Amino acid sequence: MLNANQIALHYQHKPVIQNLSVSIARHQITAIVGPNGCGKSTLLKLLGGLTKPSEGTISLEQKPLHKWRPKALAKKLALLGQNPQAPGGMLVKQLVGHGRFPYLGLFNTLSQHDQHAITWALKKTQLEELQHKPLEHLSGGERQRAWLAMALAQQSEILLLDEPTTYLDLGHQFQLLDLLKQLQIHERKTIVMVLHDINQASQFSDRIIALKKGAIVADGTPQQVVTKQIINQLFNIDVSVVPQRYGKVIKPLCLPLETQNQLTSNSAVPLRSAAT
Ligand SMILES: Nc1ncnc2c1ncn2[C@@H]1O[C@H](COP(=O)(O)OP(=O)(O)OP(=O)(O)O)[C@@H](O)[C@H]1O
Repeated sequence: MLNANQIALHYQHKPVIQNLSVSIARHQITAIVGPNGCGKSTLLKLLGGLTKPSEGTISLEQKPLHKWRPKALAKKLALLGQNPQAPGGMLVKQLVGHGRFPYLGLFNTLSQHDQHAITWALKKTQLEELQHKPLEHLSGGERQRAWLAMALAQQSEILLLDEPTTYLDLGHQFQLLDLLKQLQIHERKTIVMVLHDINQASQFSDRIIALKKGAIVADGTPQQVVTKQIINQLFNIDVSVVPQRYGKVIKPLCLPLETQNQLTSNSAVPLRSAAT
């Protein structure tokens, strides 16, 4: 449904995305992983129509992104970037209300349907009690959830999320990823997210796209991508990959092995002796 065909992007003559083709399948969760600076956020912005490729085309339902009217595109696709900013004094509920902009008419008044969508998004992100607080009075994790609520209120079929678990504690990270899984299953959402945590990508996504230096080095199921060789190629570290069962499915998890420093360190003391 969302296709990039041989796209490239240069910043000041430096290639950031190179000859990349990808097709995002409907109703799947796709994770984009790779080392810092490899082009993950850039690819997400390209897929969301926020940045135009220097070469190639990106189309949604066979229509090039630049030919979509902004409001029509926003009904199809919501993009939540890294570190989004809002004007000072904005309340949580107001921010979430901004997710309804593609649906507003001439007088910009929220309909009952818009209000329902806002209430639903606040509930899904467990922000009902914080809805009347200014954003700057929230913790980093609460603010992150408020931005996600705004994207959810947009009620688009596709959600493009850049590192949605940043600032969240472990419990909230898993709640959010679980919420995305529920949205995929029950609301038939298509989700593409940039994640740094390979194990979360493996556990929660159907497909992983691994990027390095602006090009795809692996693209497939977690079993196909989370391998010793590919993780080493991406991050230059040795890992052990262990299968972990989640209900009926088995997902690969990777554990970093000892580093050269740990292997050669004389000061390494077994934890048991250190405690005595
Ligand atoms: N607006 C810009 N102007 C110039 N260079 C840019 C711009 N945006 C990104 N870059 C460069 O493009 C490259 C890819 O950046 P991008 O943010 O896509 O990487 P990333 O894989 O998301 O990184 P990270 O994991 O650190 O968030 C980096 O080298 C970055 O410095």
